[in-house]
Amino acid sequence: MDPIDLVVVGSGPSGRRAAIQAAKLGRSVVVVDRGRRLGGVSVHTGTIPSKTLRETVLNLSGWRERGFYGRGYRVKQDISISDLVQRLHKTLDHEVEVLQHQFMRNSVRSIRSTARFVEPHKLTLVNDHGDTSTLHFENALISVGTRPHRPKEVPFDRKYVFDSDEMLEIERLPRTLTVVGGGVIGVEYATIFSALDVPVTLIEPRPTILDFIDREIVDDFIHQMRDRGMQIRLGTAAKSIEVKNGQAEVTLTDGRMVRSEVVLYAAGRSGNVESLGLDVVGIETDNRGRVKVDPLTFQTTVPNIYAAGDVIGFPSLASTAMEQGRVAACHACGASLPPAPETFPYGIYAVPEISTVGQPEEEVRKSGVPYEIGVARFRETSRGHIMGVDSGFLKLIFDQDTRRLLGAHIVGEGATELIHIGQAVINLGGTVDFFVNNTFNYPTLAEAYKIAGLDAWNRMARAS
Ligand SMILES: Cc1cc2nc3c(=O)[nH]c(=O)nc-3n(C[C@H](O)[C@H](O)[C@H](O)COP(=O)(O)OP(=O)(O)OC[C@H]3O[C@@H](n4cnc5c(N)ncnc54)[C@H](O)[C@@H]3O)c2cc1C
Ligand SMILES: NC(=O)c1ccc[n+]([C@@H]2O[C@H](COP(=O)([O-])OP(=O)(O)OC[C@H]3O[C@@H](n4cnc5c(N)ncnc54)[C@H](O)[C@@H]3O)[C@@H](O)[C@H]2O)c1
Repeated sequence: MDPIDLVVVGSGPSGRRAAIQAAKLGRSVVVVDRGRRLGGVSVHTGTIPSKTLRETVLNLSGWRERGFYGRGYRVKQDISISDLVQRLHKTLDHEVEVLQHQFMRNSVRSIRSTARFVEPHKLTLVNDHGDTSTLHFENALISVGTRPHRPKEVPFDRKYVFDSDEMLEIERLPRTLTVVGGGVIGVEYATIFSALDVPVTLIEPRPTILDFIDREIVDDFIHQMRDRGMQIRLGTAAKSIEVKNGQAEVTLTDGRMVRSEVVLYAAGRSGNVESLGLDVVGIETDNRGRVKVDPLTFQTTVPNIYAAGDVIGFPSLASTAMEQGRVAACHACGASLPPAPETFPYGIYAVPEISTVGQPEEEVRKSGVPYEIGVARFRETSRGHIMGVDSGFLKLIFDQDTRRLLGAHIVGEGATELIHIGQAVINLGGTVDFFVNNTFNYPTLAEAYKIAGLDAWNRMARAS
C-alpha cells in the first residue's frame, strides 16, 4: 500500500484544520484519534462545553437583564445541572456532526485508535479491543493536545474535587466552590458559577491574575468579581487538599484554610505525549510534555513530523491551534504560506468577557514609544443604555508619532466579538484617523471604537 501523504494524530482544532487543508491540496489524509468521538478537547471538554455552559447560565440566570431589573432578577428560579447539560449535549452533537460531514466531503479517513511512532515514517495503531495495525506515511502531524495537570497528592474523586474535564459531569450545583488556579480556565469557571450565585473563592499564587492582559482591564474585572461577592485570594497557593465530613478543605501556603462543598483544580495542563513513542523517533519534550517546533513551519526536529496546537505550548488556544495546523499542512504539502501576523486576539469568556489584541499599556510604556489612550465606557453608548449595560469599557492605545493603533483592550459585553475591529485596524496598519473619519452603525456597542478614537484624537490633536 502507498504511504499516506499526511497522518494527523488528534482531531482537535489543529488536527482538523490540517486534515482538511491537506485534503483540499489533493493529498491523501488519515486522522487517528483515540477518543470515542472526533473533535478533541475543544469539542468535548474544553472550549465548546465551557462556552455553551456560559451561554446557558447567562440566559437562564437573566444575567444580561440585571442592569435593568436588579441583582435579584432570574429568568428561571432553581437552575439545575440538567438545565445546563441538556443544551451542552445538543451543541456537542451538532459540532461532531459538522466535523464528520466535513471529513466525509473532503475524503478524510478517520480511525479510532491510539497512535505510537515506531519509525519516522511509520506508526502503530492500537484500538480499544487491543488490535494492532500499521500506517506508513510521508508526513505526520502531532496534534494530541493536553490534559489537566493532576498532582498525585490532590484527592480527585469526581464528588468533591474535580479537574476541569470532570467539572462537566458534576451532578448538581455546588453550594460553595473553591477554584484552585487563576489561569484562564479557573477564571472562566469561577465567574460562570458566581453568575449562578454560587459563593466562589479563587486561589492564585501569583500577585495578580491574567498578567498578559492590560492592567486597567484586569483591575476593572477583579473589581467586578469582588463587587458581586467572589473571594479572590492572590499571592497564596493551595498547599494541600483534603476531604473531611462532606466538604473539601484547601490549606493555603499562607496558613489559611478555605472550606467548600466542591473544589475545581485548574492549575495548568500537560501534553499527551507519554505513549506516543516520541523518544523512539528522537523528538524531545519538556517537563510539561510540550514539543518544540520551528515557529514558521511547525516542523519538529524530525523534518517530516510536524506538531501544532496545545502540545507545542503557548498560546494554547483553539483559534491559534487551527491556524498552526493549516500552516503545518501547507508546508508539508509544499504550499508554504507567508508568516502569520504577529498579533492575534485573545478571548476570555469569563463573566464579564475580556478580549485583547496588540500591546497592553505596560508593554507600550516599556518600549519607550510616546502614546495616547482613548477610552469609551459602554454605559455611555446608546446601545449600552438600550441593553441595560452598566459596566465594561474599550481602551485603545495609539502611537503619538505614527498615529497607528498599537493595542485594543475590552472588558464587558460582546468583547470577544468587538475585538476583531481592533485586530483588523492593527494588522492593516490603521491609525486613529480611521475611527475618527469613519461612520459606525448607531446604536451599537461597536460605536465605542468611534468614541474611544475621538477621545484619543482630541488629546493627540492638541499635542501636535
Ligand atoms: C475548559 C477549557 C476552555 C477553553 N476555552 C477556549 C476558548 O474559549 N477559546 C480558545 O481559543 N481555546 C480555548 N481552550 C483551549 C482549546 O480547547 C485548545 O487550545 C484546543 O483544544 C487545542 O487543540 P489541539 O489541536 O491541540 O487538540 P485537542 O483539542 O487538545 O485534541 C487532541 C486530541 O488528540 C487525541 N489524542 C491524544 N493522544 C493521542 C494518541 N496517542 N493517539 C490518538 N489520538 C490521540 C485526543 O483524544 C484528542 O481528541 C479551552 C480549553 C479548556 C480546557
Ligand atoms: N478563553 C480561552 O481562550 C481559554 C479558556 C480556557 C483555557 N484556555 C487555555 O488553556 C490553557 C490552560 O489553562 P489553565 O487555566 O489550566 O492553565 P494556566 O497554566 O494558564 O493557569 C494555571 C494557574 O494555576 C496557578 N497555580 C498553579 N499551582 C497552583 C496552586 N498550588 N494553587 C493555586 N494556584 C495554582 C498558576 O499560577 C496559574 O495561574 C491556557 O494556556 C489557556 O490558553 C483558553
